[in-house]
Amino acid sequence: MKMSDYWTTMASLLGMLAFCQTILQLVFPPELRLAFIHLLTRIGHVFSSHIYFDITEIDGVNTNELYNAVQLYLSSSVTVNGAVSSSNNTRLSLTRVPNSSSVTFGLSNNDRITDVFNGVTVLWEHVVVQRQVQSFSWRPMPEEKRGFTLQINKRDKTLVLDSYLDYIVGKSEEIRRKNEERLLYTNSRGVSLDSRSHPWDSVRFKHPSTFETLAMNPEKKKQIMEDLREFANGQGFYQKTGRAWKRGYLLYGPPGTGKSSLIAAMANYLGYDIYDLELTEVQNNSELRKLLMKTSSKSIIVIEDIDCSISLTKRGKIKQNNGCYDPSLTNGSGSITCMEEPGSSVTLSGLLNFTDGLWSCCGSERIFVFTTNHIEKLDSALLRSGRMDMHIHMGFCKFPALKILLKNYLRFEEEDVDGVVLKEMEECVEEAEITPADVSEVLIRNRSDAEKAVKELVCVLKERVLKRRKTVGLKKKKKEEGEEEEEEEEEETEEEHEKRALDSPNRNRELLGFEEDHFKEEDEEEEKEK
Ligand SMILES: Nc1ncnc2c1ncn2[C@@H]1O[C@H](COP(=O)(O)OP(=O)(O)OP(=O)(O)O)[C@@H](O)[C@H]1O
Ligand SMILES: [Mg+2]
Repeated sequence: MKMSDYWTTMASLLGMLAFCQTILQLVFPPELRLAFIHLLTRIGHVFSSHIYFDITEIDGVNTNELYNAVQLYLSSSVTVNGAVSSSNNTRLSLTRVPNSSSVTFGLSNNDRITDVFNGVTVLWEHVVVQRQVQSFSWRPMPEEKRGFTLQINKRDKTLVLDSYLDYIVGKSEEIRRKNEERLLYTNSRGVSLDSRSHPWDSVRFKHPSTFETLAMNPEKKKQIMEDLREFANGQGFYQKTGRAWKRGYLLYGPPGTGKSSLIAAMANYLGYDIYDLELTEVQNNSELRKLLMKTSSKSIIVIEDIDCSISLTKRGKIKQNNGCYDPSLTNGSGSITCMEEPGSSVTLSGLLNFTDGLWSCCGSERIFVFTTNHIEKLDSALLRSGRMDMHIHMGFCKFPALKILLKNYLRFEEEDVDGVVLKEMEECVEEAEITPADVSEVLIRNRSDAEKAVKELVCVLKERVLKRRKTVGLKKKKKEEGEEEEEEEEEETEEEHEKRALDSPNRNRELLGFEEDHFKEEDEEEEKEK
């Protein structure tokens, strides 16, 4: 057919359509016109190779969960940028819901978007029509009738019904968790703990720390992230192996090395709420148990500075008359490893029951995180394998972590820093034994002048190295002179050896590098100060 003939035919067809429409408008009332259009559409569907699914916003009188799921799924930025390719002229509306941490996209009225799932292309249309005025209704209905129409090829029907819709529901839940602001709960003394009241106070939790901004060994970071992801996706595994769906992490290291930042990053990564348990505010073990019962699943229960919270640190014979004997506190050889002081409000056994006992399984998908600056002070009952699944050492800043901080604060990539300066930093950062918090402080102070920030950082690192060398030299000298302090130090070291022997079976610590040297030196310094 010639091009001119084609255009002539098209023009006459359009003319006919316009004529029919005018006749329809003149002759038939609107209701009849709508019915006629529906009929035409249905006839079209019979001969079409496609199949259509309508997902309306309101199903009868109930809200259709699937509509919300589809809306959320299609609105995620990931979907818009990746899996879903919108046609060029698709108009997206942007929304930011109160309390939400991100902007969401939405399909404008009667616009379309395509999605690809397992190699199958589907078409989504957002259909919005005015609702006809109702004379009476028990429940006020929205003025607009909204819904999504899913158009798929007839041959892909099984795939879509079997897995695509489930996939959308799962994905939308993930997006919802990510977008929603998380909550930070804390407990306070004297709050009523009856069955109806909530003993936790909550505030909105908006901590900016993420695994991306966290300065730590990238390998270690990857391991932690994988462990968390496996945990969150591990419902089947935990059920199959008969284990409670919970996991424990012990974070230890000097102040300012990012323990709290890591907890925030964990919560942001998984989209979990945080329960910051203040143990000193809990009056007894039964109150502790009640607090646990009032936590929700998908949450991280944190006890910071566990060594300072309750008397967990003393070893020796248990006082039979103080009523806190617990067989679980015996070590492998049967001897008692913990003594709890009379009058202490929450006991070690109470805490162990909290994390490990039958009560710990009410609710699921929960992570326990304990932090301490002094792992050597903790009782072995808390450290033994299986109790805290992963022991994570947050140590002084090393070169890979330093590079992350330079990127965070100065937007510096490795190639932006002068090669010689970078080498200087690499050489002295470990010996300087500087915490990420101290590095951050220098960088924040000079953040308006990146060059100056780097120069000052190098100066600080060098100063610290000199200071440390001096201290180590002094120590050596004193050792050679055989002072009294040496004996005390040796005693301490023996105790640490004993501790290490107890700790050695833990595989995770080996995996993550159980670097106690810092603590040893810290303690030696403390001892000297005394
Ligand atoms: N590993 C890190 N990565 C990024 N920032 C860090 C890191 N460690 C510390 N910081 C910075 O230092 C500040 C203090 O860190 P954080 O509170 O996480 O340390 P901490 O180990 O919990 O200390 P403490 O033992 O005193 O509770 C944080 O606000 C953060 O800006
Ligand atoms: Mg902290």
